[in-house]
Amino acid sequence: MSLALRVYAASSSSPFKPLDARLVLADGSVWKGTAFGARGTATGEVVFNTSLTGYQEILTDPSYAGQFVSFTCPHIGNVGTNTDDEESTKVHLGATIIHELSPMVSNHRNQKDLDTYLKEQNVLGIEGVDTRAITLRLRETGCLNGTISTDDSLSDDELLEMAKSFDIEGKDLISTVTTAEPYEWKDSTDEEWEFAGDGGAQRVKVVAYDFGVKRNILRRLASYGCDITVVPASFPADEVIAMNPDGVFLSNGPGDPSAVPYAVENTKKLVGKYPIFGICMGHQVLGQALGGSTYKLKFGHHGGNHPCKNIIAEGIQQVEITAQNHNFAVDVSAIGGDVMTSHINLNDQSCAGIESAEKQCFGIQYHPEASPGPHDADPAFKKFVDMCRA
Ligand SMILES: NC(=O)CC[C@H](N)C(=O)O
Repeated sequence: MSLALRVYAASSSSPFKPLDARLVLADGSVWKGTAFGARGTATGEVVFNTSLTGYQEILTDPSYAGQFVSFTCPHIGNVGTNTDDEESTKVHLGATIIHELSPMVSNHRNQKDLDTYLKEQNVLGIEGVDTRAITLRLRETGCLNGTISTDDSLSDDELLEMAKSFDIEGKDLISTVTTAEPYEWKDSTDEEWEFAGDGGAQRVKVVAYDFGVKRNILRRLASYGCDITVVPASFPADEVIAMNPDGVFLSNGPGDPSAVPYAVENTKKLVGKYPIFGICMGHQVLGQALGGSTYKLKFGHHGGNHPCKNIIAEGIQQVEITAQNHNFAVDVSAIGGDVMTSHINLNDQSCAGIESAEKQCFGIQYHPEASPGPHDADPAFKKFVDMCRA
């Protein structure tokens, strides 16, 4: 048996990729790698995501605006990209950090390789860096800001200064990603998603606040029977009331939930009047509207395997394996009345869900729409639609 030799094309001078990009973290560490996607310089908050699938859904999730995602999955780009897997109109994260960009794309759904896709979206990528070491560092230090650059004229110190002067806290980022005008949403998920057996024959009218909404959330709501009007993040509550909906949905979204008081004020006016369901940023806005506050976690939760336990379900102690993407959490200590913590994240015991039976509202810190991730939490959509029907 002969050993297959790896032969490099005679004309391409070297099999080794140039170290033409740098990531400088705010702790002063410098990570050299190879550029892909766009060229230039960008600064953001670096988070690690442990999902093994779904990089394109992650890239296009508006909740990542202002952040760089470092993928712990060591091999990214193997299935290319396609328009069906976009969770919004564009790539929202600031830059992509990976260990290895797949040298080939092999998937029947591929339309464009990741390198070309990110170039067209003007988003930087760096590959060839030790993403395991970055993850271990972030777990030690907590989230760090970073600057990625392909510009040789900028020194490491200059890039470090840029990283240090960046701050995601206290900034309203939902206003940068929300829709400019209200619109109707009709699309449902494909047949393979209809495992829940509720085709949504009895329709309900839902107003969905767009804080940076992912498409699969709207699709799942539509599949369960919602006729949805998506409205901008600052849409006045009085106008929602004038629309006379059966329920109000509060979406996911980027940045600091304590920096969007207008969303909290609008939600306060709607709580108790309509069933309300919040996901991630929507859960954090609802938590504040009910009297709670939010705080920043050390390095957040970003991945597809976070166990959350339902602590109020009767009988069995139900655990859902969930998709997550958040850096902030709700502090429930100041919330009164009948509002209960419904779920906790079993990795760190943080609040993963709240619920008020009296006010007919609930919020979850994780993503029942998956995209990417497991479907365990999908019944949350049905729970909301049942509340709207009642
Ligand atoms: N996915 C989300 O909605 C994220 C919420 C918020 N931006 C956070 O980081 O906690």
